[in-house]
Amino acid sequence: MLGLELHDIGRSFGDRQVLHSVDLAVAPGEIVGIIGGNGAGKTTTMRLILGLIEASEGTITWDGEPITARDRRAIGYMPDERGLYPQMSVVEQLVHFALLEGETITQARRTVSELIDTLGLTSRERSRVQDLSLGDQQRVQLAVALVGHPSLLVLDEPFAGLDPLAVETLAALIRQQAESDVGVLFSSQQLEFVERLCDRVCVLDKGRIAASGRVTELQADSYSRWALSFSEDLPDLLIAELSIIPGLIPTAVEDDPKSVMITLSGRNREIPEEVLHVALRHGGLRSIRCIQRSLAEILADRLKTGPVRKASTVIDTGLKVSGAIS
Ligand SMILES: Nc1ncnc2c1ncn2[C@@H]1O[C@H](COP(=O)(O)OP(=O)(O)OP(=O)(O)O)[C@@H](O)[C@H]1O
Repeated sequence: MLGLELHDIGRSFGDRQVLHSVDLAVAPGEIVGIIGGNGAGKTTTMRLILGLIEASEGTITWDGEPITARDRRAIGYMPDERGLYPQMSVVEQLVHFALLEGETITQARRTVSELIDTLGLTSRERSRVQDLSLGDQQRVQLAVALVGHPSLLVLDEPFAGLDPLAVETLAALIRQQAESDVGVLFSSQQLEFVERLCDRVCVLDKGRIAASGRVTELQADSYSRWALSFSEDLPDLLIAELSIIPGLIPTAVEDDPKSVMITLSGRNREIPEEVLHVALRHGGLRSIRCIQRSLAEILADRLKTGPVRKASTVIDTGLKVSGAIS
């Protein structure tokens, strides 16, 4: 289960350090997302993995041994600047890349025909790439990354610019690859893709890992929140009455004077009976909802804490936090 591992990677351009102590791992069949804003270091990390540039510090290993050029041949790469030949047809393009991978023409044609089928490009196989929609171009780009039968896919912003339907198709293709034991590392500026698709996530902020961990761990909020809505604006007295119940914090809801938020420490906590008694005595209770926060909200909250620290520390749910995202 080792796959790819980056240990304590640093990279400088001139006297400017753009990556600091980056640790990252992608096991076979695992989907890992790198999330970060512009200039966070996502592409640089991928280019290091591909061996297009060298690390200034640290090591990259493949199944526990320093990565070699031969190992890197098992990596399929979708660069952010893409790099398809716009005038070539889909088939010609893919056959060309399969031949570059060392396949014979017969093998190349078979590989390409399978890929076209898997990626749903059959109706466009004779079209020139420049005539395809962005979503179909992205599929061709993924096909190029898959042509060498990789055991690891490295995809730089694969969802950028795609409409929701194309996003769904690409997400399904990525899942399909992971199910057949291909490791997938992809970058994104949008946490929602990462949250939906990944097993693990690595948040890069100005070249440092701000947070990393299993998505389920990161999502495991350490609080439970309930919103109680009433038919009338709530008097301060009700919040005062709720606040004397031990183990919870009631707060007014901004822009909604008819609701109160109850925060309980500990996840998956049931709303205490005393709260229901107070609410029913008050009268006019319309609804009780458990509020699930998005990963973006949870991360933003947890990472607000303090200055960037060099070494990672582990806090309650196993989430590794080493700094703040801006
Ligand atoms: N060849 C280079 N020479 C000098 N600086 C570079 C080089 N490549 C990247 N950088 C710098 O390294 C930093 C990280 O860049 P990188 O492209 O890895 O970020 P990114 O997270 O992929 O951002 P984006 O989402 O904008 O592509 C940036 O400040 C960038 O200007």
